[in-house]
Amino acid sequence: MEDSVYDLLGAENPDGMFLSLKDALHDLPKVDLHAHVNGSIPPQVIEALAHRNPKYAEWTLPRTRRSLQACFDLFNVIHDVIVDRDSIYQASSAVIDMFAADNVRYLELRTTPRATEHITKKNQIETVLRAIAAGTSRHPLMAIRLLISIDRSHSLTDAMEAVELADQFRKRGVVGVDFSGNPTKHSFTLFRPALDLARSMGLRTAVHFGEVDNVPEVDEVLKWHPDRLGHGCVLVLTKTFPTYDDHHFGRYHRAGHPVILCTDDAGVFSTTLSAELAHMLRAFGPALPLGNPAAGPQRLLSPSATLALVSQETQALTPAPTGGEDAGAHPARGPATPAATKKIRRTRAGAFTVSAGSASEDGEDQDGDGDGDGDGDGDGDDRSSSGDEDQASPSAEGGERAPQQAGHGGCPPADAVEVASRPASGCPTCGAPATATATAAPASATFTLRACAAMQRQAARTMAFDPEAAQRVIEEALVAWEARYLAEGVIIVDMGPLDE
Ligand SMILES: CNc1ncnc2c1ncn2[C@@H]1O[C@H](COP(=O)(O)O)[C@@H](O)[C@H]1O
Repeated sequence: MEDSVYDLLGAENPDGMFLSLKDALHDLPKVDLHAHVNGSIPPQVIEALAHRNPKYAEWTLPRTRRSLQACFDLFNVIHDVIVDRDSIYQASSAVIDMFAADNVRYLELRTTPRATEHITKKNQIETVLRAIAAGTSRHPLMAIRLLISIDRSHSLTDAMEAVELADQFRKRGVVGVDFSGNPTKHSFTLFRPALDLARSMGLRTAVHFGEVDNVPEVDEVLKWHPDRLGHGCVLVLTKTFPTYDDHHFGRYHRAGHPVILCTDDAGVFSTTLSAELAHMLRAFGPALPLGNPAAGPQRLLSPSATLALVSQETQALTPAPTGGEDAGAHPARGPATPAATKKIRRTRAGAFTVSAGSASEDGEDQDGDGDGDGDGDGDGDDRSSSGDEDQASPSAEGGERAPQQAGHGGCPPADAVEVASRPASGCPTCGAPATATATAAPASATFTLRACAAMQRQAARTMAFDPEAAQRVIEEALVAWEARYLAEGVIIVDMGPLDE
């Protein structure tokens, strides 16, 4: 450790414990909802598997920054070497072990059915599911589910087959379908019949969108109202991210959309979820006690974070469609909800605080806790309605003052999904008129370890496609983690980057 704790904190050693940020993030029980199997294979494993093929005898996975197109070129190599039951099983098992080692407790993997000269698409999915079953036995604290991917560079027929496979393997842990692939190929429109079919079967839908600037498609996807959205980079017009400050994660979080940071392709990007959370804390976190004062908010992206940070899964951003078939009233999701508009939240000291600069105009995140749960206590649970948590208070980290909500009879706030779909004003529970006022604050966000935990909890409750399993594996572990890392007197010392 280069700097002493006292230098970093500028304070005398209090009676508390000293723990490292690295340990805190590693120990945090985590949720990853967006991980492509073949993109998540650890580099050394994919290299070993590639070296079996004479064509790739010398091949190594590049560990540097790369463009989106370069990523897709890499997938071609990976697909060239993961071709039979053995390589699929080994690769999938290594992916699961990697997430387990990073303490990811609820994992939604996704993979595209692919036939090779050795196997059928069905064989391939069965093999991944076998690896998942064995992985769950090796890691009993984990729950792993699978989405079947529709690759937009393939055909509608392939997409229909993918949906059928998803339906066929539902009893073995398939929970939905994913729409992914090279975003410059084909259109969302072409694949809508397959996605409509998936929805009509009660499968959940996660859609990649907004990875490239294609506004009509973004509009179409939002109108279709998938259960979850991945990436969404162009929605906030950043497109590329020269600095973390420009990253759309902060924007979504400030706006209070349920959002979770995921790895996407941990192998291809040589990263882990803990490392991504560390990047996020450094980018959006307070200077002390979590951040390294030397690493200011304008710190450039590190190579390993180049594209990994674009991977996030967020709840659908727009109102559900109204009326007719499109209302989304299918067996799995039930009737469509009314249009989303204003959110009313609370905060308490130490919670994630969000400035109101854009909050009132966006009509969002007025609790300022950034946990997206609407209660402002930063825990993501929305269950607590105790008086002190209702009081806005200056943030422990940033000194920003978060907006206040006037109480009205102690109605418990709705959870994130309901919050996002409540009517224009008023308490979602009792209908009392909204009386929240946002105080002006600088347009910056503070992201704390508390908010990291809140994000996992919220995702398990409201974004996971098997929320029951997600909560089962995460809830108790999160409480224990919070007791250890968020207790009074515990000081987290940032000892530098986790991954460099
Ligand atoms: C970088 N962001 C991304 N955007 C879009 N699609 C992506 C992706 N990352 C991965 N995939 C999709 O996942 C496949 C690899 O895993 P599976 O063979 O399915 O397990 C890629 O071929 C691509 O279709």
